[in-house]
Amino acid sequence: MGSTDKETQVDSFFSNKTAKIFVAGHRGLVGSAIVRKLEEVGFTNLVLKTHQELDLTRQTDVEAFFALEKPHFVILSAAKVGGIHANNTYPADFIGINLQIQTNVIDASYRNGVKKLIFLGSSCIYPKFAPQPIQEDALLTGPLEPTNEWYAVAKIAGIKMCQAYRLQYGWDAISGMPTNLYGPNDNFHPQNSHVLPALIRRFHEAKVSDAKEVVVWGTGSPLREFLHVDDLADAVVFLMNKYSGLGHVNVGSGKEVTIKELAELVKEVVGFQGDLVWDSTKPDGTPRKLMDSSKLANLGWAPKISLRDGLVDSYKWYLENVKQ
Ligand SMILES: NC(=O)C1=CN([C@@H]2O[C@H](COP(=O)(O)OP(=O)(O)OC[C@H]3O[C@@H](n4cnc5c(N)ncnc54)[C@H](OP(=O)(O)O)[C@@H]3O)[C@@H](O)[C@H]2O)C=CC1
Ligand SMILES: C[C@H]1O[C@H](OP(=O)(O)OP(=O)(O)OC[C@H]2O[C@@H](n3cnc4c(=O)[nH]c(N)nc43)[C@H](O)[C@@H]2O)[C@@H](O)[C@@H](O)C1=O
Repeated sequence: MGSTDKETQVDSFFSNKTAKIFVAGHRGLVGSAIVRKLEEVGFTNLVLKTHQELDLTRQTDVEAFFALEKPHFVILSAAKVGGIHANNTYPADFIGINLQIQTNVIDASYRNGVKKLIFLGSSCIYPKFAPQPIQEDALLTGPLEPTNEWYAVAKIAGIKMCQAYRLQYGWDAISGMPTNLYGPNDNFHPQNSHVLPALIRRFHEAKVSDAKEVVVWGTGSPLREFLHVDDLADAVVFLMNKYSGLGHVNVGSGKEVTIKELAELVKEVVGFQGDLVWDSTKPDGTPRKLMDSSKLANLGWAPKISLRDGLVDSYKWYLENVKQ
């Protein structure tokens, strides 16, 4: 093994709280949680650009931004993101936009002297029928889940690009693979969001309109692992400080529920009294994707927020920020 493929622990990230950090996608679910976390631990020099101010798909604009700002660290949480329906409906956007954003940001970061970058992928990078819980080395061992293969291929390319730059240039680019996330600043779109925010909205709207039933997609049997985004942000900052290695790192809660159990829990938290109806014309997606996050646990990190507490927090955020 050469020096570039060793997994080492470093502590340089926390040593200078005035270091300039570019958080790409800072208004999204993940980016906003990372900004909260960085501010909480005392970082004072964050560079933040809205999509309108800097379109990360535009290579020349990204290069000009990095040449001007010269950030020390980059947290790449900008991406084209959506749930099962959006992934299945807009395959060109999910592969094209994500390849463009990540290629531009990773390459410009390296060329402009960024000390360290973290790229965020997703648990959907793994084969549809990967052995459970899914270890990092299951990557590229089998066919992907068709509903999100375009997004997954882009994310796999992002991991490989970080690895290639580490191998060729000795550059410190790492990758974290979060499981399904939720929390403040989530996307509550009725069709294009992920299941948890979609159900919060649907159950809430059914409650206020006194509807008799709520339609939930698929069969209810798929299993999913959920992590509150504040836990994810904590893990990202932890990895920036503690981890430097070639291999990507799973970031999960280690707890899974069926979609039926999730729907019952959302129903209870929202306080909807009616029935659930299953729309089996909608895709289930991957039957199960529980990640093995022991690599991260062995580095010393653990999640703190339970699904019930996180759900209560998300519903509160929805009531205060989204509902009309
Ligand atoms: N949500 C989840 O369950 C999971 C998310 N992840 C990963 O976490 C990361 C962040 O996801 P999440 O926070 O949920 O996504 P969001 O959609 O909430 O946020 C994405 C952010 O990226 C910005 N963005 C998108 N396109 C561009 C662009 N062309 N130029 C500049 N900014 C852009 C968006 O700005 P705007 O809205 O203005 O377009 C937004 O601020 C992604 O890499 C995703 O793959 C991984 C696993 C699960
Ligand atoms: C994070 C991850 O997110 C996506 O994968 P997914 O885990 O399948 O995400 P999902 O949250 O959209 O669905 C989870 C399950 O829930 C069911 N389901 C029920 N009712 C609704 C519903 O109303 N909306 C949605 N979206 N799903 C519903 C749905 O049928 C499925 O069985 C990837 O595309 C990929 O982008 C990715 O990385």
